[in-house]
Amino acid sequence: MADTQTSAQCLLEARQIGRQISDGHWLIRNLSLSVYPGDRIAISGPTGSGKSVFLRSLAMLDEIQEGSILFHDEPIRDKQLPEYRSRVVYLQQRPVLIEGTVESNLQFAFQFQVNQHKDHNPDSVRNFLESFGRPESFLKKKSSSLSGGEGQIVALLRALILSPQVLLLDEPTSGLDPETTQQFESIILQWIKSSEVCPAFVWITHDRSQAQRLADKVMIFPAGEVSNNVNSES
Ligand SMILES: Nc1ncnc2c1ncn2[C@@H]1O[C@H](COP(=O)(O)OP(=O)(O)OP(=O)(O)O)[C@@H](O)[C@H]1O
Repeated sequence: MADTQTSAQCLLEARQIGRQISDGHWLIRNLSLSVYPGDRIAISGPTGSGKSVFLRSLAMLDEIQEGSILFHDEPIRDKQLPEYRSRVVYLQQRPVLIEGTVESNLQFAFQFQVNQHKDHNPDSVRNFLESFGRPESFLKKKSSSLSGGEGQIVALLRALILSPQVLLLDEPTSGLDPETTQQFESIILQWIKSSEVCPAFVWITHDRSQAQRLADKVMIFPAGEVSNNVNSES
């Protein structure tokens, strides 16, 4: 870890976590990760080594049987889960969109009590759409008419307009063409640079060049060792 981070408060921490299934087999065990403001962390490793299980555990989507997950140094209680999930947002490989327009998808999360105090900022949506090379009329498109790549970008925008502190990304660009992948990456980097909350991401990728481009740290499975990305530009 960089020295500057010793004074910054850890946003999200997995401490020696383990997930066990009913036959007693451990899918992951003794894995730890500290996510600090501004961190860009890539997770890579062989197929079946537990990367998604780990990320889903961080998102509190799967129960863990050992260790703990801390947010701002505190364990997360059940009743805090909605708030946690609005601040630590998980994006899966295939987007899940509701019926209706792109705009209604973007506004969807604001109907939940936990997000009602957040501002739906049309300027930030316009800026993100610009990076994605789409006019404002794109907001009126039906979600059912979107391509897979467009759908994934809409899912990303829907996450970002909630101003999360941590984005958990499970191979989000694996089904996208190179151009859409590049747009997706630029939107995330723009968000990291411009967000007032100094956010961080944890991104599972099989693509080494993507990890080198985007991440300042890399966590390698199955052991879960974390090291600085020597190729990182910042
Ligand atoms: N709920 C579950 N019950 C039983 N086994 C599971 C469960 N979830 C995942 N597994 C198994 O745990 C192992 C790790 O799965 P996981 O999806 O985390 O791997 P991964 O490293 O993300 O792989 P890939 O790179 O192919 O996506 C796999 O063998 C998978 O079949």
